[in-house]
Amino acid sequence: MSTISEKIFSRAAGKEAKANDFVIADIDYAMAHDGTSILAVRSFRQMEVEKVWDPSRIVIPFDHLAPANSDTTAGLQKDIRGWVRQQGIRNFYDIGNGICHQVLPEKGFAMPGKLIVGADSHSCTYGAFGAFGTGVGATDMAEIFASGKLWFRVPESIRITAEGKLDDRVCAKDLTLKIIGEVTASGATYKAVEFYGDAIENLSMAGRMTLSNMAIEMGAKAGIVPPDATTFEYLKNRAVSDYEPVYSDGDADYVAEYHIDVNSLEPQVACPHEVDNVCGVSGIAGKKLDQAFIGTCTNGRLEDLEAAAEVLKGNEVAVRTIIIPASRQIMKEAASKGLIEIFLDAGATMGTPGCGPCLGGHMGVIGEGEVCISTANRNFRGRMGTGGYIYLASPATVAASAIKGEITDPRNV
Ligand SMILES: CC(C)[C@H](C(=O)O)[C@@H](O)C(=O)O
Ligand code: SF4
Repeated sequence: MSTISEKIFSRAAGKEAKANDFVIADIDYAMAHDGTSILAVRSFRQMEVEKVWDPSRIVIPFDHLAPANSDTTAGLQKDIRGWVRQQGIRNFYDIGNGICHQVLPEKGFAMPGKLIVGADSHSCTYGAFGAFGTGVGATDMAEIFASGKLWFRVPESIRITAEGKLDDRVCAKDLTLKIIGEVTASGATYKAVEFYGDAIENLSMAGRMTLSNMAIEMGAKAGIVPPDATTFEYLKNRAVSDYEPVYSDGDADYVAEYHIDVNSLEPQVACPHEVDNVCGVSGIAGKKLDQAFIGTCTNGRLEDLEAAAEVLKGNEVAVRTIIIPASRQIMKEAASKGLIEIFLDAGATMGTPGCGPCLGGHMGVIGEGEVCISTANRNFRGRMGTGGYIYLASPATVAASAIKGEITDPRNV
């Protein structure tokens, strides 16, 4: 009797795989972005293998420092573009296409039952589609480039059930932060988390991606939502191959179980400098801000921009506010729905689809002692600039806080 992860690894390894088994698995899709492809390609070259195992299964989006922010970055990106051409990798998405974890699902690579590995820790986002999505280091990625295989210890699984109805202006991000606060930043280390309950089933694909995206912030190897009609609808005319949905057996083994009640959950905020330092917005409301940021692979999707626009419409921001759609496709949809006009009228600044200031590289780094409220997934010390303070919240909470210049409950604007 098996969990979703055990079933996916059994198929990918071509033999029965149980938790804690070591297996060598065939990778369905591999991703490296501008940040990590550089190291992966360097290691790949050292292996003296001429051609990658299957160029059609490798996806390379440029998103982290895109467009390039320096001579060095520009040179490294130029090198990768050349390598991509030489290897015949057609799934190359240059600057402005968007963030890897949005681009892969959008282009139909994230599918139920697949084993998808990215050289980026938030590759767990693909779990929203019932895939086993996980992050690896660049040298492991070089091994995948060469052989299409990688070793794993099959993770044990944790079962999280969330039930109830989210109030107005309480978002998937609030549910996610609530879960992380309960489980803690190390509570799911090397485990695969499976999400159940009506509060999860009622989430859109965007909401599920927010949730799975932050599984790594509990230490998890993967964060999987069982695929259902919502998943299949999203994948219609999009999935790049056939896929086989995978579900756990009723008596599968879980090493821990959590139950979360989301009825009357208030908007949540993760305070500096740990992602599990979570409180209700009422506990921190009034905290003065210098910057607000809406975007990232956690919350840069259309639904997030709509939630922000609903709050911002007809208002003006009181602090500098940066809004970056997670992909070109989302930016296009946001433009056609009039959201960009709402943002610009409110005094916000738009950036090129990509990671933006999320990891403190460019496009909105904060200064010493400055305070930013962000829809991202990490608030580690120094992440967005040395000596800065980051509060994590939902798009609605960030938008409301931007208007007031201080942390604000979005239900109060
Ligand atoms: C640059 C990359 C290796 C990193 C990650 O793996 O997560 C980044 O995306 C991040 O969010 O910190
Ligand atoms: S948006 Fe942030 S968290 Fe997501 S991949 Fe980019 S840097 Fe990492």
